[in-house]
Amino acid sequence: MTIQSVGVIGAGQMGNGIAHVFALAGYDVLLTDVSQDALDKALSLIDRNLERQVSREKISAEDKKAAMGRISTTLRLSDLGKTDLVIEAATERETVKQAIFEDLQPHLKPETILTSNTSSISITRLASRTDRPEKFMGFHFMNPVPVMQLVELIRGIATDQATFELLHEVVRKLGKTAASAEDFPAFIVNRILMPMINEAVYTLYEGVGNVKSIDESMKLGANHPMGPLELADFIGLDTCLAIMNVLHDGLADTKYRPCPLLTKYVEAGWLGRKTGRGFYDYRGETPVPTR
Ligand SMILES: CC(=O)CC(=O)SCCNC(=O)CCNC(=O)[C@H](O)C(C)(C)COP(=O)(O)OP(=O)(O)OC[C@H]1O[C@@H](n2cnc3c(N)ncnc32)[C@H](O)[C@@H]1OP(=O)(O)O
Ligand SMILES: NC(=O)C1=CN([C@@H]2O[C@H](COP(=O)(O)OP(=O)(O)OC[C@H]3O[C@@H](n4cnc5c(N)ncnc54)[C@H](OP(=O)(O)O)[C@@H]3O)[C@@H](O)[C@H]2O)C=CC1
Repeated sequence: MTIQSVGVIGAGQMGNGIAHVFALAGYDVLLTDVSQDALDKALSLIDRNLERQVSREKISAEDKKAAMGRISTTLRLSDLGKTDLVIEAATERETVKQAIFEDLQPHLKPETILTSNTSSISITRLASRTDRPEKFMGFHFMNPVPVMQLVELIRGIATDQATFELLHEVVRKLGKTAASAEDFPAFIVNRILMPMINEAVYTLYEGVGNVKSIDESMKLGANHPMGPLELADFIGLDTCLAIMNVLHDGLADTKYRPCPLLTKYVEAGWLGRKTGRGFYDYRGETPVPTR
């Protein structure tokens, strides 16, 4: 089987990045979300990010035009049933993802491959609720998708070898590098990265440092491209908290206890860049620390 058409569910920061790289690599992309506003914003963001690549001479103006021409949007999830590969990139909540796969299932071609871009949730569990666990995989892109080289490939217990090899080939066609991870909570990248971010929030909570000193310490002292709190805002604090909860519940170890301060920011709706405020306030000219 060859993949030509790709359905992307969720037009947030990951969904738009995934649509961007697939369209640029020559795939036909159908993007869906629950709101037209999210779809419109995603298209204008993809346009802007492609334009940035044109201005840096990474791609030509023709490449950009062709990529934009390969992306269509729809509010009807059922329209994705005709695509060869579905990538679910909706909110990091298991009930949301399960409902999406349940609603999509009656409209799917028998050969369609199902994947989830989940950061942490069990692939085996998500797959077991579908009619094709052998054609279901974790397909974990990193943020920002057009820039980051890695894609984690996670097999559920039932995933077959043909599906694994097919997705490996897709990653290669995108010009990215695949890493295989076993299906345990948060896989590899977030098993290591998220406890570090959570520890940075504890460092803030306990007053060891403020937002600026914690981020500067890790940028200048450990050569991280972004400080951990800046990175948390970039990922989304709701997503960070959801991943910590999956680690805490799934591994039953108190070392993964989400910091109460992280919970408080999420409860306030201060989710980071996407809502204009998190550990930094992004509503002015330059980001201002909130602590
Ligand atoms: C939560 C999960 O489940 C998993 C995850 O994704 S964890 C998060 C993983 N991501 C990270 O850790 C990101 C860490 N941060 C970084 O690597 C860098 O800060 C960054 C790449 C995001 C920005 O780098 P920077 O040097 O500050 O910015 P800038 O010089 O403007 O951009 C660097 C390049 O990225 C491109 N870029 C930046 N943001 C982009 C975007 N959203 N879309 C497209 N291109 C983008 C720029 O065009 C530029 O490209 P060239 O080098 O080809 O010219
Ligand atoms: N942020 C990151 O750095 C990374 C995130 N991921 C994973 O990618 C997924 C998406 O994350 P991200 O893009 O950051 O999240 P965002 O919050 O930016 O986007 C999620 C989008 O999905 C939409 N959505 C919610 N429910 C549905 C539904 N039933 N059908 C269609 N769309 C829906 C949301 O709409 P609305 O806002 O209206 O609810 C929103 O537009 C998550 O699983 C996350 O863990 C993976 C790698 C990195």
